[in-house]
Amino acid sequence: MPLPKPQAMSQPILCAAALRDIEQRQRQADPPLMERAGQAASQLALRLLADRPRLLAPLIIAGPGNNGGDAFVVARLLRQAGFPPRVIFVGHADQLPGDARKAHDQWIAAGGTTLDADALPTDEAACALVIDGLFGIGLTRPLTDAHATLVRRINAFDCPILALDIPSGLDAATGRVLGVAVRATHTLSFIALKPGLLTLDGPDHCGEISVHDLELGSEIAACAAPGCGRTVSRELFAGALRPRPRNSHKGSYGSVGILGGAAGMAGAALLAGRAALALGGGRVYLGMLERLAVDPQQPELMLRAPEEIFGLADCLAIGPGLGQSAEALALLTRAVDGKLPLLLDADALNLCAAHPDLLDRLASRGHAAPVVLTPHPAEAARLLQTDIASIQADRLAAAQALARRSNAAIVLKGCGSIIALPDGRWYINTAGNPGLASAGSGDVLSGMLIALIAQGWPAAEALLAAVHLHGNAADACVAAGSGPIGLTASELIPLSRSLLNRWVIAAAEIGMGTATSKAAPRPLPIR
Ligand SMILES: NC(=O)C1=CN([C@@H]2O[C@H](COP(=O)(O)OP(=O)(O)OC[C@H]3O[C@@H](n4cnc5c(N)ncnc54)[C@H](O)[C@@H]3O)[C@@H](O)[C@H]2O)[C@H](O)CC1
Ligand SMILES: [K+]
Repeated sequence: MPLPKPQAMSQPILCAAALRDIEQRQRQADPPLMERAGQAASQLALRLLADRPRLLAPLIIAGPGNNGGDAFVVARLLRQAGFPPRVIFVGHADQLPGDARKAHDQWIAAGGTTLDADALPTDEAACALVIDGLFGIGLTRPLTDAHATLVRRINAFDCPILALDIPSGLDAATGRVLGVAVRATHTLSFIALKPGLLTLDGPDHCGEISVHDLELGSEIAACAAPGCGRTVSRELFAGALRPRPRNSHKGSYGSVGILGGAAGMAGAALLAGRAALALGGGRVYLGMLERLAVDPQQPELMLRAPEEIFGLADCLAIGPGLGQSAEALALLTRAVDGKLPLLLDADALNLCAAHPDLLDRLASRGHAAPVVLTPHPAEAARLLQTDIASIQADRLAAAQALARRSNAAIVLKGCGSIIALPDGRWYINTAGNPGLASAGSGDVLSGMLIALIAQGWPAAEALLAAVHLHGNAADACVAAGSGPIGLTASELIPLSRSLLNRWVIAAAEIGMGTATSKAAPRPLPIR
């Protein structure tokens, strides 16, 4: 299973409207954007061809729009470089948009020819590289049968596949597969990343993603939310990655309260508690609905009756194994109506969905204290009174809608977890793998997240860091050959702790987190 390349720096993600806006403003660019895109793609294609048998020719698929135009530019440049490709053109020259028609004509003028889809090689090992220029961000509906058949045959080829801008068949906005999509080994995204490359089915179809900004860095930087998001990486929370002052005590790092652990679900609360300890919570109290004296494997956890937690903790995570009993609802109501920083997960979210007035009261809390929700798609569907299919049909829109509805910081978990904030900012986490789809993984994330909040991290930074740590810990397991199959939630805890410590040390070494930065963990009131 190829791991996503760790994001060294956070990268912009643009929605189609922002991309179209930039393209419109750049109509007169010289050289034109399409030529730049073709140049970048042909450079990458030549690098891929260098490892392939010289006698095999590259195969280019050119579609009916500007993605096809990119493909014609690549064809011309590969021919110039001594790698003349075969071009399958699935369109009509006289219906090509302006730039694409020009690229097509330049290809023909250079001595190029085009074949139709029937001429696709039958021998699936017959080409050095497939370059997919069938559809880009203009795909608006499921592929027609003819196009779908072409894509399925391309997917059967035994060679690398380079997707231009986005694998054809993938919805650039959502990551949905519209019928069938190219399973690329490499994707070169032009101008910026698109949400659909990074969430839902995008990661399973893109292979290794690279981006070429077509020399438009300032245009991209000028894009504002909600049309522009970012991938999650450490510099987004660098200000909080600070070494601990020597003169400190456990009260300096907060008192976490976790409410949950109903009968048969004690493990969820224990996992959250252990994760909260591992990620630095000064004291961790578990308010267990199922009375338990001690966690023998983690005696540092202080187990209490749930109602005691409100007088002991200065931040609350409610949900891990909570259940939906009357007692659970009473605890949730008290937490929502209180003033403490709050994390809602699992059944706390389901109870809010069943009692919309609670969600209203949560939303009216304002931002004096951090509030974070950590739904998976089913919980998000209940909260938004819709179904899972609608959530997954546009995960970004769903996460943004929930951030507005709850007035809280949201992570919509899943492949390409999406973080959405009430002020419109949004992020997609590219770390993580199917190993996270295991029981207790969400409880561990909740414990990690509330631990950072307990240490004074603002909600957004805490959420970005916890999700990124969680994903990177799972990726570390895969890199070590102990995942994704059989990865257990418990294994994430020590790995997340060591990653956080490494990140803090690295930040200190390069001076990223200085004592004066805004998110300095202020000493919390000593209980
Ligand atoms: N415009 C620019 O300056 C640049 C564009 N780049 C590339 O252009 C594509 C986007 O091109 P666009 O023409 O908008 O659409 P596509 O080529 O993605 O799609 C072609 C065309 O197909 C029609 N269509 C949509 N869905 C279907 C379907 N299911 N079946 C058949 N036909 C369909 C629709 O009319 C589309 O217009 C972008 O991705 C880049 O690759 C350059 O890279 C940068 C400059
Ligand atoms: K494409």
